[in-house]
Amino acid sequence: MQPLILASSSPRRKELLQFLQIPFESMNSNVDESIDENMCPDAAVKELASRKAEAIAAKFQDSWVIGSDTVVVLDGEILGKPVSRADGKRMLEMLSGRTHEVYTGVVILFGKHRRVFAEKTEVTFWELPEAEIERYLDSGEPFDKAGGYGIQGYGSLLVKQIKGDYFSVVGLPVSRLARELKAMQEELG
Ligand SMILES: Cc1cn([C@H]2C[C@H](O)[C@@H](COP(=O)(O)OP(=O)(O)OP(=O)(O)O)O2)c(=O)[nH]c1=O
Repeated sequence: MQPLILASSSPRRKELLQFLQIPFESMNSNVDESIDENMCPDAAVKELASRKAEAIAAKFQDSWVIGSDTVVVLDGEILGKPVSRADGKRMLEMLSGRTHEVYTGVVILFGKHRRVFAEKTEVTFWELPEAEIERYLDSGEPFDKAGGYGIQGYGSLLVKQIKGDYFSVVGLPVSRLARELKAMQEELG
């Protein structure tokens, strides 16, 4: 297999991709992540994952490139990463006691060939008293994460239930990715 590049700066995605036991490098794509607010989440994460993968693929033509993007969605509103503590608080208050969706889009590129998919996971939060939200914000964990929480960290205590792929919430649906990558390699012979 030609070299594999993960178009990401996320340490979590890097850790998850290691489960595939294929050597790879990771590179920050530095793309503009702004999107049209009216875009449906499924299309938005696919579009952003494509942008990330394409930025790297333009420089490394003979490599496989994987791009990924994660957003949290509540009542149709896409929540990205909080821009401030107040924004993080607003997001956690919105998510409290409710079920939201986490969408992760993945794009695999090899030359002109492309495979795109998105996973949706439903996550239900406990009712969160203000003191718990403040304590969680104090941990510093919310700020580089979509929706302002990390299910894999202290954020685990906020979550009552999930339906779908846990790893997709963390940022990379590894088991589906392994299957899609294998199918694409088989197609290309
Ligand atoms: C909901 C949730 C999100 N996240 C993370 C996954 C993503 O890394 C991040 C969403 O931002 P993304 O823009 O998808 O990714 P990123 O900026 O971290 O990395 P890159 O664009 O370089 O690939 O939120 C968690 O780690 N845990 C969670 O529970």
